Amino acid sequence: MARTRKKRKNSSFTDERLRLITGLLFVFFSLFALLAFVSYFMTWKEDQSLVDLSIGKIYEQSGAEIGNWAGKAGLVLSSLFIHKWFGIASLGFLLITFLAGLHLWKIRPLPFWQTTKNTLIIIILASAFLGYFFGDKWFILGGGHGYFITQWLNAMLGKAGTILFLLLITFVFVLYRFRQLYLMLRNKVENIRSGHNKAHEAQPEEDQPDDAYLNEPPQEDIQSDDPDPNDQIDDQKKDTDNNIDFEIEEAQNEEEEVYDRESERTSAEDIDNDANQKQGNGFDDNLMDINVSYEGDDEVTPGQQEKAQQEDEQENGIGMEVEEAKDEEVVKKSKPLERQGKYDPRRDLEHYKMPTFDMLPRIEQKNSPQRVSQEELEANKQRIVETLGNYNITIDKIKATIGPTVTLYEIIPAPGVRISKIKNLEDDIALSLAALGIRIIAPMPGKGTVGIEVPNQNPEIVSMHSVIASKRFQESEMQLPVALGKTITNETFVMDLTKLPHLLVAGATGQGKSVGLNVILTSLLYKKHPSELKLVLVDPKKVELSLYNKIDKHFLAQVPDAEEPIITDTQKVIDTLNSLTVEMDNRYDLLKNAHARSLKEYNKKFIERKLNPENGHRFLPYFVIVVDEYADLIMTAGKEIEMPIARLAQKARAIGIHLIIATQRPTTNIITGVIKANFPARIAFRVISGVDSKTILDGPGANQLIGRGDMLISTGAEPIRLQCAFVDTPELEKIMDHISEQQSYGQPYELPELQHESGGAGMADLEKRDALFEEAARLIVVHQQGSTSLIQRKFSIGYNRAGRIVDQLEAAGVVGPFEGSKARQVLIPDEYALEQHLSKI
Ligand SMILES: Nc1ncnc2c1ncn2[C@@H]1O[C@H](COP(=O)(O)OP(=O)(O)OP(=O)(O)O)[C@@H](O)[C@H]1O
Repeated sequence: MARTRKKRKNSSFTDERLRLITGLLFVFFSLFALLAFVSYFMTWKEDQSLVDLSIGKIYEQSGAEIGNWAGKAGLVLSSLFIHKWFGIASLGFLLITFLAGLHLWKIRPLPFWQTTKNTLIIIILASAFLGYFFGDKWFILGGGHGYFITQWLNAMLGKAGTILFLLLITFVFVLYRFRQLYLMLRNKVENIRSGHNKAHEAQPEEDQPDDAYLNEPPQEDIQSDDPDPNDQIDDQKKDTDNNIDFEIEEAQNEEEEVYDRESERTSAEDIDNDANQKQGNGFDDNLMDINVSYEGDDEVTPGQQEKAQQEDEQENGIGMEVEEAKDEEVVKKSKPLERQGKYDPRRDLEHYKMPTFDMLPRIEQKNSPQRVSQEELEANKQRIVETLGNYNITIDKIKATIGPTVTLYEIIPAPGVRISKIKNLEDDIALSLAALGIRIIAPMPGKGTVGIEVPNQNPEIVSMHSVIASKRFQESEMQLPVALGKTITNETFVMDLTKLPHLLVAGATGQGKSVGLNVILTSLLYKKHPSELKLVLVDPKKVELSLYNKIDKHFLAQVPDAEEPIITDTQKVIDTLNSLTVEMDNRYDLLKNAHARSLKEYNKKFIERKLNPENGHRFLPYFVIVVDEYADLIMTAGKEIEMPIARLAQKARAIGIHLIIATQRPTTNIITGVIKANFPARIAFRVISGVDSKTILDGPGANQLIGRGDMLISTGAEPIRLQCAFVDTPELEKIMDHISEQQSYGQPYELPELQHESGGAGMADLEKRDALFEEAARLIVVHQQGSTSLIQRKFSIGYNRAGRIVDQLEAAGVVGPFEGSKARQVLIPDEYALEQHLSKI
């Protein structure tokens, strides 16, 4: 919760200046227009000849002949607002603009919207009244509106009818705006109906509460359009025939002023006596006064009341009325509780707008029959039949399905033909068709056929637009839907990242891996609100994902004090992955306490307000972690990277953390058994060798792809061939701009702070100094930079060893203590001082 508040504060920074400037403009306008209006009342006669001119004509004047203190602009403004529109009442507009200015500066002397509504109505009514009374003599008091509206009304209703109509409108407005007055009137009507009005009229002090109501300032909460708890009480009261309850409740709503006036009518002595009596009955003074006044009205017949009054004067009769006060408390208890709506995680950025389709270009597609010419289809068919014929394989039937980049020829071999025989002819068929990238699927899963995929001579690009705009994607109810591309049958392939639940992507350089990652991220950005998704992007190459820097304050997550939103430094990657494991453990605790089995279930409970934020519960966004060039990281940091990745992959599926790791080098030392075991879903773009294909897909195939986004996706069963959609940098930039220009959280989502598992300088044993200790000390002092990753890079050693050396350097007084993500302070100024220092230890 504290974090949310902090974010809000930051996010308002950029808006702050805009508000300040806009507010200033409003206030300036109000003061300028005030000057113009005031002077207009004095100078309008002087400017009379100009007033009737059009605005354009006024501007054509030289200016010397204009009497208005605010010049031409002032004259135009005043003649418009005062002369043409609402006369003197136009001053009300200035109140509104002035308040708007103050409102923007967060100075709220009056409730802005309420005052605006009231003022607008008053402007219209005042102009009409002034037009009615003074329209002929002093036109400018009511302005054009006042004059013409009353002229029209006069014609419609007659003069008397017009004034009655205006009074009626005013009365309705006042009743609507001043609820207390309405309540008072309703009381009156109720009283009249129940035949007690006579008694009211007999008591002159009855009028006093009325005045009190009228004098009351409008109460903001009472006037609001929201259902008012008091209204509901009133309605309940209306439903009941018991007028006693009703009266008691109304008395309670009144201001203390009413009580004071009530009490004025009895002498000080009376009050004292009353008080003594009441205290004896356990009631307070005010309550007693009200009861005396109202209950007398309702309960007692006029005759009885007169008698009661006499008795009152004689200081009697009071105990009965006090008892009635008990009813008041009963009504009070029935006050309904305010209902709280569902929690809406999108509310923080409620005006956030998703990227639109038009940010992605349409790529004109040829109609499917034209995609591959009849001649090409015929020729391929002939060659397949011939090649198989050469090996005495006869075919019963052949069917072609044209996809965006490949055509699938499904053949039904003649009875008795061994399918494995066809499979073995892959290379021969490729040779005879003089085409690369032929893949034989024998048998086709679920069908009694053999499939031969042959690349089209003119492959097509699958536009990102076409997959994003597809019904399948748009109507998908998946939690993290990804529209990856199109299948051979031209259907958009949509998968749910939460179901995979992690993804391994491999492909030789230049075969479409980066485009593939962008397609995945773009799909998510087209479906998710910033409150629902956080991305952790790791890009050791520093170029592939840098575009996403712009949306850091909307969608990215990082460890506290990270310098860059996209993580490029190995040490930072380790810190971030470890921090994510802490987040994972925290989330597990939250889920356990909430008795929820999945993130979806947990968030549902949170939205329904079944989980108390005071117990640490919060809405949990999905995390998608993308690691580009995983091999580079493993080469530099090995197990330090692999372990947290494996841990996350093993456990994080239930709590909404999903990993996508990509590599150019799908070798077994990079994609180890641990990783493979935890990444059941894999995507292969074209790889160089069958061995690489085997590493990534557990079988061949990826080495026979044709590149440029041609891919295989395996989610456990037989791999599916897809043409990955294509998204280019300019459109990605457009999307990033669209997102980054909107209101943000002010900072990236903060991952939990990491408790560094350093052994601590105290633990470092200087007797067992590392062989690189002295060299490392020199390096640190020369660079004046106490960083573990510097030692790691210079000496090509792992993080653990570098960390141990730094601990020893700390123990030796060369560097200062650990300072979170900042480099440690170097305590020795130069090499000479270092030599002296080392000789002493
Ligand atoms: N889905 C696709 N449709 C059409 N062309 C594509 C597709 N994917 C990639 N290409 C083409 O291939 C080129 C290289 O793609 P990409 O940059 O994704 O390769 P890569 O595998 O990430 O390479 P590296 O590992 O060297 O970064 C792109 O510039 C584009 O011309």
